[in-house]
Amino acid sequence: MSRADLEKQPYDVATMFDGIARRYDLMNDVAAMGQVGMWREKMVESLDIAAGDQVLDLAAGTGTSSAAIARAGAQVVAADFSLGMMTEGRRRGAPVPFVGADAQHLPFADDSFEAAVISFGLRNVHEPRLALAEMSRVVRPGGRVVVCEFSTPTWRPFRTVYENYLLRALPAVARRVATSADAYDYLAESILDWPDQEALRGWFAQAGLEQVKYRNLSGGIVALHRGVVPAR
Ligand SMILES: C[S@@+](CC[C@H](N)C(=O)[O-])C[C@H]1O[C@@H](n2cnc3c(N)ncnc32)[C@H](O)[C@@H]1O
Repeated sequence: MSRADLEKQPYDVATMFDGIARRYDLMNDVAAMGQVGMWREKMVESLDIAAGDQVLDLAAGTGTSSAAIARAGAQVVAADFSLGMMTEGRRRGAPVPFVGADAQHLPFADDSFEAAVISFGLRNVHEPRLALAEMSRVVRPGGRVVVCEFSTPTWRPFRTVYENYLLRALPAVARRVATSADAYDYLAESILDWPDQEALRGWFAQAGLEQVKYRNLSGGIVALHRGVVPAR
């Protein structure tokens, strides 16, 4: 997928992730400059897990996010549509079952989970609002839907520095560390193209979610949105 191509067609996105699977987690740590562990910790906290809760980790990739949720005591199902990412997760012994699934058409019955989360995945989905509706459908009433995603830094001078980092430094680093520099051009473009915190909050409300809240992490580089599934 090239830099200008932000169509996010499912086949192209899955193929792109197949191509970066081996280096994905390493590149993630480098690109996030050591912040990714803290972002995951906050994501897990916001799921409010009770021991044994069934949790869907959507767009689970290699299962690194799923493993963090499992460590909090949940029974996790890791779903993704990139065979390459899931195979890499299995190879490394991720302690969760993987299920092949498109976020826009989930192969799960209504009310199957206590919570569903998508971290660093919704931005890549062709129709993100469809994915939010599907997450709401498969979570039981009173359960949680969480999105952890790159967002818009709130302090303008910092935002400018960050945009420069995304467009210049990150692709240069990716050329050294990752298997596909194009994928990191796409990463930068897709972050800059993504709706800000308030717009995503609006999508949660449109999906029928209640008590919608968000918090900024690392000055808004990442935002953590959470909503509750209403009684049906
Ligand atoms: C950046 S990785 C995130 C992996 C993991 N959640 C994490 O936090 O490290 C994004 C994942 O989203 C998956 N993805 C993108 N669109 C998807 C869709 N429509 N359905 C299922 N998975 C999707 C990709 O295959 C990729 O594995």
